Amino acid sequence: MSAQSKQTLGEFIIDRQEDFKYSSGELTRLFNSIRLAAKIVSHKVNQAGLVDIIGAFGQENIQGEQQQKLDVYANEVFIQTLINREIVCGIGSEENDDFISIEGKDGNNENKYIVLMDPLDGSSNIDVNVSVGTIFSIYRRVTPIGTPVTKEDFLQKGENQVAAGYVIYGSSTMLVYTTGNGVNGFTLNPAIGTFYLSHPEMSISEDGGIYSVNEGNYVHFPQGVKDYIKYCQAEEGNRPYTSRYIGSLVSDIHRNILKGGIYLYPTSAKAPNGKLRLLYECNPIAFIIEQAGGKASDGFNRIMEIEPTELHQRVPFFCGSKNMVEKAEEFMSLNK
Ligand SMILES: O=P(O)(O)OC[C@H]1O[C@](O)(COP(=O)(O)O)[C@@H](O)[C@@H]1O
Ligand SMILES: [Mg+2]
Ligand SMILES: [Mg+2]
Repeated sequence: MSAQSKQTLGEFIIDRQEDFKYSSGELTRLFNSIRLAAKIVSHKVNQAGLVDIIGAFGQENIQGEQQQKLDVYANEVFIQTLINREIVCGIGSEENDDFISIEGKDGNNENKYIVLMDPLDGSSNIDVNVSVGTIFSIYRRVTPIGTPVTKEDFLQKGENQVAAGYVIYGSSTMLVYTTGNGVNGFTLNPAIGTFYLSHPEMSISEDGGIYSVNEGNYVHFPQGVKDYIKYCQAEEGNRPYTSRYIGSLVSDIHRNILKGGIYLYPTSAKAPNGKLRLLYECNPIAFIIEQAGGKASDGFNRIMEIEPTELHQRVPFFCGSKNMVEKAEEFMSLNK
């Protein structure tokens, strides 16, 4: 099927206006802004090595991580694209210490959506030409429209998300999102700057053959995780599973959706709450995984029911094929 005959993202959004029925065009315009920012970042990523975008930026973010130049660049592109289009009333980003409240030109902001984002996911892979991504999560504000946003608007449970998605900058650039009516994936044709519907109605199999975890941390893992990894490696039934770990959350999740598998980032002695951030990594990915028919938890509780307390809080993350996550949870509860 030639690209021309595939539906473009713009056409798909228009056709699926029922997905945006409460938004009077705001959500459509918000998606158009995210689409634009993704194309700009994709263009820069593809030039990594040719332009000055490789390496550390020389400053740490609030999480004590060395910011990469591409982290800062992607953060700027997404924030400026959203602010310039006056399309949101607040932004929360991995690269900003605190949430950003956006005042409209007259001091008021009549917009009702806030965006939480991980502008560049998989930062450790930027310099080695391995696929990286962007993750976003959209909520309707809970405080009155027209007033400055407060942290209440950001600290909402994942199940309140209006939409969520990721962009993967890999062999091709894709945008995958959900608004609660299934998951669809679009591939960018960089020659004409258009996203085409390449992966309609994405779903993850209930059982898979891939497990994704940084086994370098094995000795620090809780007993339940150690036992589950041993289970994955046992010669029994359709096991041992294959071990695949890219070290970019978006890329590991995308592969596991397409092939079936489980991704784990548990607690460890080094990371007592895990590494991944609830608001702009785990919640949006959990929304997509659940909409694709999979499961996402912290080993015990559904990720999207966790009540957030901080913008950059971390949680353990178990997500992927439903039966595989349930098996891992079984081992966790045996070693509670
Ligand atoms: O190197 P580790 O400890 O396995 O961590 C890898 C994980 O950390 C991350 O890079 C964290 O995300 P950021 O790059 O956005 O900080 C995930 O993409 C990835 O899954
Ligand atoms: Mg990340
Ligand atoms: Mg990041």
